[in-house]
Amino acid sequence: MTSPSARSPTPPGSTVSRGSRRWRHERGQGAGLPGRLLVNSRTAEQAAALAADLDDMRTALRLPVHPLTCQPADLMDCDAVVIAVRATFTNTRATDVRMGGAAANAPHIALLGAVLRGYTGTVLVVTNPVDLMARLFADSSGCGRVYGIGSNLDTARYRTALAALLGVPARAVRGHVIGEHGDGMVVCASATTVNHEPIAVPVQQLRDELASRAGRISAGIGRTRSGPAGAVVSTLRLSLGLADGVTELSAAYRGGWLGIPLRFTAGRPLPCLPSLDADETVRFDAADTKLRTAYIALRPSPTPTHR
Ligand SMILES: NC(=O)c1ccc[n+]([C@@H]2O[C@H](COP(=O)([O-])OP(=O)(O)OC[C@H]3O[C@@H](n4cnc5c(N)ncnc54)[C@H](O)[C@@H]3O)[C@@H](O)[C@H]2O)c1
Repeated sequence: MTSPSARSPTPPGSTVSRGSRRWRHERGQGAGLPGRLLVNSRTAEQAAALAADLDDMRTALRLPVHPLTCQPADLMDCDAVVIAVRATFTNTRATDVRMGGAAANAPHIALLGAVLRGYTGTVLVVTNPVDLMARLFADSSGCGRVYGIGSNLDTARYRTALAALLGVPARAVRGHVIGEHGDGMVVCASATTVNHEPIAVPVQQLRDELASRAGRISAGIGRTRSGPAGAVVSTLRLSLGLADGVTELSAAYRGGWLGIPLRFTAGRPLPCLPSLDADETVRFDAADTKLRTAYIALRPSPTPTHR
């Protein structure tokens, strides 16, 4: 796992990240970057390799961030921890693909939660199925500021795809994708606007694009990397109070846990769901029920040992 404190892309294959509490707020190349980026992975060799690769980027870009390897317990005094572990398993699913990692990843997430029990900073969970893993980490750690990355990436892809269909810049599109980061995603088409005007969204076409995009990227380059890294960095900015704004994250909501828009003001989040039409409401409730049921069924096997 790895731990950058914020504003630095999560390296592929890293687990947790956090950094020092000294942040650069001035303008320029180092603005908003932490002084340290702690990296942990399954093995010391992997962590060292990730840190060395990041160190090369630091030198090339003349950045102030010092990547260092660490043990999971060293993350306790970081501002933010990013968890992107992936257990070794073969995913044979053709549908509900992200759910395929639940049983394999859960023990690792639960162990990290136990190690980081009492941690008071921000935790971003990337590991899939992210809605379940974020909730599991929150429950096993007791941490109060745990967010799952995924619906904001879905939303970015939605805006990109709709903008391309309409021939407008992505910044003209406002809308959300919420619910599950997976097959139970909810495209909030009825509240979507383009240049501040409501629009008739070809919903099924957009759903198909969102459902297939990650698979196409993975088929081409093995992993999705830059999109998730961007979603992590933008969330760190908001959750650490370095910027205010709205993003879609997996979070506790009405006794469940799923993707919702959160408005961050000085690092404090408030849910801000858009109005949903009847079909969207049915889909949102179905995603909520699905995730609650799956979470109850999740029985982490005995925890593995970190090396
Ligand atoms: N939420 C999202 O939007 C999103 C996007 C992309 C990937 N993901 C998920 O993120 C996870 C990681 O994806 P990836 O492509 O980086 O996988 P990867 O296999 O490239 O990297 C996973 C890393 O985790 C490490 N690891 C495994 N167990 C560990 C442990 N107990 N402690 C520390 N490190 C450990 C591995 O050594 C490996 O380096 C997967 O579950 C993937 O599905 C989520």
